[in-house]
Amino acid sequence: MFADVQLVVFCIAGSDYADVCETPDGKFANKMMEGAKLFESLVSHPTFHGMDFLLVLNKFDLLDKMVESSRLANCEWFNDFDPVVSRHSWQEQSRANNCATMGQMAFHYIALKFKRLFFSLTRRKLYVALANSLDSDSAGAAFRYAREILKWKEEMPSPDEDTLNTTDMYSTDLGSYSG
Ligand SMILES: Nc1nc2c(ncn2[C@@H]2O[C@H](COP(=O)(O)OP(=O)(O)OP(=O)(O)O)[C@@H](O)[C@H]2O)c(=O)[nH]1
Repeated sequence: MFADVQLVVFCIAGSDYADVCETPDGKFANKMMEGAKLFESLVSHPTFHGMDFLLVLNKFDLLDKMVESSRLANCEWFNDFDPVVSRHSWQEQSRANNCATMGQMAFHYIALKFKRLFFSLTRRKLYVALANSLDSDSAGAAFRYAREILKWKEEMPSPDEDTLNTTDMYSTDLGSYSG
């Protein structure tokens, strides 16, 4: 049924780090952690063995706003997120100086967490894009990135494409594929 699948797109909301959901056994748990568990079970499932994955971190607009008031480190999985920030308004200052905003740093950090998890399970590279689905340009950019991945795979089947180097680990550059 999934034999012809070339790329699995897994979508998770960046804002989930500060949200809870009900688990099947009626308890409440952090939504990002539950999402990560689901991701892990899909990636580890024999059906998806050897397949490429693209993680789309959606609701980036919410993440970007929320990390100012609700610490990313409040989510257990992200408890070592500790960027050095100025006491002055970080977002305004960053945007004015063309630096990464707290939300962008949070995105890179979350992307790296998922990349490490994926690599530990598969020894392969995870592709990551961010999206704000309410903005069609941003959502379109994530899907253009998916098409690019498929094209690269067709054009450049490399014998060592399954290996992960440092550049791959950090290949979440916002400018290259997200709107
Ligand atoms: N701000 C913002 N809202 C979004 C985004 N994507 C979806 N939404 C809104 O989120 C709400 C829930 O939509 P979905 O994410 O499709 O639904 P869901 O996954 O069942 O619900 P959640 O668990 O709340 O995410 C809707 O009101 C959407 O319009 C986004 O990127 N940014």
